[in-house]
Amino acid sequence: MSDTAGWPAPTPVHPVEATVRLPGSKSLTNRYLVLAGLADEPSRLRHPLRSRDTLLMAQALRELGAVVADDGEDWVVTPVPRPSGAPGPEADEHPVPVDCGLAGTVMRFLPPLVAVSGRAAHLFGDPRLHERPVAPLLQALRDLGVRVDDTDGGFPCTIHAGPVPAGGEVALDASASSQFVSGLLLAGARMRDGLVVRHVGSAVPSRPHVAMTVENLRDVGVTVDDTEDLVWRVAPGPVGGLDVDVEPDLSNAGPFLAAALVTGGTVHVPGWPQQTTQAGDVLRDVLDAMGADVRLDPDGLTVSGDGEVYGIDVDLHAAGEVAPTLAGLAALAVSPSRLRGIAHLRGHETDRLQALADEVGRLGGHVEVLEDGLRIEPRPLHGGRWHSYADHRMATTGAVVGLRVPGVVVDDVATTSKTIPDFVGLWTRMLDGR
Ligand SMILES: O=C(O)C1=C[C@@H](OP(=O)(O)O)[C@@H](O)[C@H](O)C1
Ligand SMILES: C=C(OP(=O)(O)O)C(=O)O
Repeated sequence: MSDTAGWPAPTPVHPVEATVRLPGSKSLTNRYLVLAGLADEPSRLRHPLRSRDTLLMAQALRELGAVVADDGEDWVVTPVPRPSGAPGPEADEHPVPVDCGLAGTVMRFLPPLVAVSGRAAHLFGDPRLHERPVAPLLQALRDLGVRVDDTDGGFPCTIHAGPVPAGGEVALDASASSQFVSGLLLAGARMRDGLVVRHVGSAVPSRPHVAMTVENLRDVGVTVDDTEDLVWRVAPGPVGGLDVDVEPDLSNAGPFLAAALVTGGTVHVPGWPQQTTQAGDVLRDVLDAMGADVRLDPDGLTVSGDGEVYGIDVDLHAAGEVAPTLAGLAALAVSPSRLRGIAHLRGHETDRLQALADEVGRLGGHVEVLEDGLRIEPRPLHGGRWHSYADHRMATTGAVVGLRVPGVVVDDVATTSKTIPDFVGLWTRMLDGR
């Protein structure tokens, strides 16, 4: 099937009964890569996610002088060489090019890493990346003494070579993205005085992702004090190497688990962690509220449905990643839904609120965009073209809707390569019961 023809989302006639082995977490893989790049010794990442976002992060580390070797199973990382003294003017002459694609993690984690590497880098990405918010992070780096040239407050930008920032305290507004905080914290231990990051502004979204950053820093021996709300204190000190198994990506489990509800079947995801900082773990509660039977056992998560999906009223400020899947599911429900706390999704891979309203609307559904989220009123849907907007989660949401609605054609399913390259293979095998 050519790209212009699109991908006809399958509408199964039987309930799904499948075990789905999901690839590793994007958020964990990219944090581990950054920490491995900053470490004092080599690291090994087992079961890393190999997708566009993580391959770009690996390539960015290489541009900065690290070695990221793929031995076919694991990634073995030799860190970015530490700067020896203040760089001379020649260090600024050839900034290394860093393609960030459409990856928020690369866009927001790399500038602080570059700043402590003593090197110069030119960071750029897809046209849409240049619209995604990053100004508060770049300003925080300037406040720490880093020279940054940006484009109207955003990307493309150049981080100039200079002495490693001394650190201290920096205040910024992270209400547009938790990744501003995570990016600064990840590099904080490399600053002479460590780093205190203080959030000022309305609420920080995706707080589990900040907790993940703190936990991963502690994993490599960095001391982080997060006892004061909205203030994170990273102590200066060594960064240990990693030998870690990357958990499966729980947010990417969403569409597959949704298939159990929509078709009245059962989907089992092996390796679902018993405890995790991944935001996608919220799916256990939300899918339960939408009518699923949800069981977490030592060997994984099992979700079953009876084909009837109930609407929900839920605040997803902490886990906006799962909102597109849930919006797709809500469009197939027997009662209306309200998804709250997700205004920041306007700055994601696309304006997800508008995109969901437009695509469900195109199939005859009704999704109202509100200031902080969506109101979804289920209506009978018909087939049609589903636009992906270069957004992996929009593409997979089209697949969820197609489970119930014949004739849904996802225009660019290949865009799932951002975080789940074999989405079509996994989806097809799930529907085949393999
Ligand atoms: O740090 C991370 O790994 C992420 C944080 C969140 O970003 P925002 O806080 O910008 O929503 C999340 O949506 C994104 O998919 C991954
Ligand atoms: C918002 C997302 O990604 P990013 O890391 O590019 O911000 C996402 O994966 O839903």
